[in-house]
Amino acid sequence: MLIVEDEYIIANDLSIILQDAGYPVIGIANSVAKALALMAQQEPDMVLLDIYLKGKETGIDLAKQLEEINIPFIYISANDNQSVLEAVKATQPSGYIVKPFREKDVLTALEIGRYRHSHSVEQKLREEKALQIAITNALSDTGDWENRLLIITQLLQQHIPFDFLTIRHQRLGTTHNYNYYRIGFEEYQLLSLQTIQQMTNAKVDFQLLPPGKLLVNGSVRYHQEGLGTLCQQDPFIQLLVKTFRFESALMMPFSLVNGEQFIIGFLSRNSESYLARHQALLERLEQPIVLTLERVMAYEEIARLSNKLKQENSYLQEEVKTFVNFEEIIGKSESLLHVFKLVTQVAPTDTTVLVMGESGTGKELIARAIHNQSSRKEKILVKVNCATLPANLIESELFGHEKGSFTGAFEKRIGKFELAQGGTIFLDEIGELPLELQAKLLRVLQEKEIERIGGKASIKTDVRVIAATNRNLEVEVTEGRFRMDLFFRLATFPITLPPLRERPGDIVLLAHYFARKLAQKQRKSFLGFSDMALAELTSYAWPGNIRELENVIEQAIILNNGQTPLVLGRPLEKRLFAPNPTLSQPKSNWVSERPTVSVPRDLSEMKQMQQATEREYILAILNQTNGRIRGSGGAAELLNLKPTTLEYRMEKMGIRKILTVQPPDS
Ligand SMILES: Nc1ncnc2c1ncn2[C@@H]1O[C@H](COP(=O)(O)OP(=O)(O)OP(=O)(O)O)[C@@H](O)[C@H]1O
Repeated sequence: MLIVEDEYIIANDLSIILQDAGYPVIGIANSVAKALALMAQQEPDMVLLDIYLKGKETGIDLAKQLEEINIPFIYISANDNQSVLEAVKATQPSGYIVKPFREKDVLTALEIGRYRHSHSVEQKLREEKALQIAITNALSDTGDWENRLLIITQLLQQHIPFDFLTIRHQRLGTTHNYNYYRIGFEEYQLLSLQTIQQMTNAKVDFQLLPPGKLLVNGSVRYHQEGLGTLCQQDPFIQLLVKTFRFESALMMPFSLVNGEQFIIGFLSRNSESYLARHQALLERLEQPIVLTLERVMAYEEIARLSNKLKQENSYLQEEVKTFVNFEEIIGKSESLLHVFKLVTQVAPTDTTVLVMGESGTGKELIARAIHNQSSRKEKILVKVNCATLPANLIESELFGHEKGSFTGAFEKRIGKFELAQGGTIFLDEIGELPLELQAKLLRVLQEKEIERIGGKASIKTDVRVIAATNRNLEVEVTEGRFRMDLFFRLATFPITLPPLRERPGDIVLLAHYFARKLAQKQRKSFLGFSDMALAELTSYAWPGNIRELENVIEQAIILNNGQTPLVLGRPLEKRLFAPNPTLSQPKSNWVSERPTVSVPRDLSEMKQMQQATEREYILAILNQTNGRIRGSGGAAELLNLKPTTLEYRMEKMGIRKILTVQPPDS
């Protein structure tokens, strides 16, 4: 027992009464200061307390401190002034003994006080345990964080007073912020950062800083100057304090082993809201809360990773052909070698690259070569085709969405930018991106941050961007279909792929490369091209470029029996330039009486031209089969026609034999 009483005789009487009854007395203090000094040496189980003492401080001042550290006390006083009694009541004493007292009065008050205190301690422990269970349950819930934290806000209000609760979750450089403004007894308004910005008329973007030095080691209470210091350190808290006129705060960090941190801030308009017992309660809750958060975050991380893996897997199934080296990019023309040089220069940097060129010129191949020669090659290369996605889905495809962010968003989905984290994103057909999304993409490129649709916070990205287009983006810009700022941003390093017709030397190389590759795939031998086929290949304009060439060769391989040189499976329809004179003309013993037509001027001429190429084609096949029409390996079989039909067509086209070689079946 500690006796705090400035009248020595009374104090001595009390001491004797207590000791006789078996209560050890640790000391007698005649002022608050002395009482605190004695308590620093030995903590009493209970304090008997007079109201007016030596010095300025009263028993009521000491009572407030005792209440904070949870030491029960009983007043002993003759003072019956109403306002003093009110103040006494507010300190929640365990009893009150009126002077002058009898021994019996003291002992009875002590008995009752001790009982009440131990009972209230037990009650408090029970309540605290229930609070802890309710908080950990709410945290483990599967709902979104706003709702989970709202439940926690309601639970905490019963134990720690506040007018505003702000929770900051810091993770991998991004910060999520949840703000609950108390508007009724059990009513809270969830305020987004934007709403706070509007409410406060904040001109500049306020920052959500990581906790200052003050918060590194556990909870801190702030009143008056302390609150001022906190405000200097933390512009967001400062904004709240100024706007809502808060006078005190209690902040507590919950630090997880993985480096994540949740900081909870209680703010109150009352200047003395936060007592040591509030702080102590938070500290006791720290361990169970941190353990629960670690478990919950680990589960969320696993769910996120498995979702990412699932998306990556299905993506990789579509996109198995990632590995591209220059050896697989065929061509020796000057213009292609220049492209290789540019690729080698830009690949090791993180620069955004814009690959331009007609359709089928190999833009994707070049994008892959850049990725594979960069330091990101071990990471994923994600392709997005901006032309094949419906406009309303591109945003979600690129940036992802939160569950319920729009009709049909049943599940949270990460976007391709997030999927490409650490790697490269290839934005094919960028010219098709709707204007509205061009602005969003520009922001992402500039700020290196994305925001999921319906998401509350931005996510830092580390993604290299390679874009490709077969449109002339400069024309698109002048005609208002493409943003100039985005164009300049993308075209930091432009690479233009030459069309195939501008590098005729590569046609033969590519044709052989594809023929060998495709013949091997179909387990056929490849005996080279017929002269006619080569002439056709090199004199054609290839509007579909390498993709078209690959298709033409594939058809030819399918039709070829593996025992004769390759002829083309179908006539090449449009000749935009004259046959290559360096290649020898087909040696023919079959001739056509009609001249071939090269460029159509109208529909009838087009028809004529088609007939002409068909005729050439039949001639080529006939030369290849040495004039044989019927039987296995004959021209009719190669052309997939009945021999009689072929003969009829030949007659109509004026194809006739001029040499004496007699084909066996004709
Ligand atoms: N130099 C090359 N060597 C070998 N194969 C090539 C070369 N260039 C392109 N290809 C092949 O040609 C096809 C078309 O190439 P790719 O898809 O890269 O063209 P693209 O310019 O991206 O076309 P689009 O604009 O239509 O998307 C692919 O099968 C690719 O492997």
